[in-house]
Amino acid sequence: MPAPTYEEIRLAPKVLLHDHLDGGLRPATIIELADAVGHPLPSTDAGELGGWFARAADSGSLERYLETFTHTVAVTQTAEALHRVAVECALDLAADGVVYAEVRFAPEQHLERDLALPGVVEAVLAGFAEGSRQAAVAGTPIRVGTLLTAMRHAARSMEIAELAVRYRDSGVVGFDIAGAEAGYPPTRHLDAFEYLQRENFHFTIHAGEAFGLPSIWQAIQWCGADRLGHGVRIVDDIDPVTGKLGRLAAYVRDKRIPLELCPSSNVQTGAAPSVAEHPIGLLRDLRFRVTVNTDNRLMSRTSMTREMALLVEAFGYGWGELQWFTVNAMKSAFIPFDERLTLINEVIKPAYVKLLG
Ligand SMILES: O=c1[nH]cnc2c1ncn2[C@@H]1O[C@H](CO)[C@@H](O)[C@H]1O
Ligand SMILES: [Zn+2]
Repeated sequence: MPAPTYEEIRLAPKVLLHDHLDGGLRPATIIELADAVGHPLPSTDAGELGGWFARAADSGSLERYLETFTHTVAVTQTAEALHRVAVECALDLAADGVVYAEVRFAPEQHLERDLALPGVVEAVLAGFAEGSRQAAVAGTPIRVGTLLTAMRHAARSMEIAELAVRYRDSGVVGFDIAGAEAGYPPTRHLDAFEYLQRENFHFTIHAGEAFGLPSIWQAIQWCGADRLGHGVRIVDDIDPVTGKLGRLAAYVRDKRIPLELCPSSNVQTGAAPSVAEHPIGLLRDLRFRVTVNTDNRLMSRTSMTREMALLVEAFGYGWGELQWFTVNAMKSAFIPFDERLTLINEVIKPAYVKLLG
């Protein structure tokens, strides 16, 4: 069977669990929003600005990669701006063939002007709802769930966890912590995770990206994470020659803990040398619960289609593997089980049956 083409992959239903709202702005929108608030940018040409983000993020270090967010955060400090970027996010994902997405952002980073936390969340939720409505009209239906992120170097995680629970019936489906990993272990936020567990709520933790096994171990065994944001460094617990799993890797695989892998992002931050050498190949062969994600579409100049196309090129994957990634992601979503099943049985499987011929 011929390899899936870029356009065929774009049309196939895809599921995205790890995408940052403030890492996916359209360059043209950043320019307009920056102009309105007088924020200086490295370029006011959309093409050049897109190139600048990709080059600046291509730094080999997570800390420097994260510096590029200064601009996207600076221009999203009003309800109007947040609403607009959320609408555009839903539309861009839908046009890329994403049928279900969980998009995350950190409300505490949008309080520089006159917004308070509830206003930030409400603007984004309304934007996703409006974007999803427009996408359905355009014939590309998408469902978007929101994850609220707390910044791991800050001290607002409990407040953000409470905020997430408060909006759980309005579109917030989970919680996350993000930001520089080295020096900021997940256990700093243990009270927030324990609170969320008592509330029967879902959360993922960025772990095993810029820091290794201790971070993953804490995220799972101390904090009780449902999924791992990246988690790519779990390979440090796998013998490269024999493929034998250490105790932590075995636990992650046995418990079917989803890995939110983000190939292009990992290459930019130095977590993987190249897409072809990305541990996703090994982790898939060993049948970990692998999912494919974009992380930051702006900084990586990428999309779900492009991430999958890169994997097709690097590992020779066909529709069977792409379906497996997609179903893995849908099974691992934070929406209720019956709703996940409906998307798998009514949207994903029928499309892949045709693609698999
Ligand atoms: O790959 C990543 N690792 C850790 N933190 C990240 C990554 N991508 C984005 N952010 C951080 O998450 C915040 C909320 O969306 C962003 O502002 C950025 O600082
Ligand atoms: Zn991330």
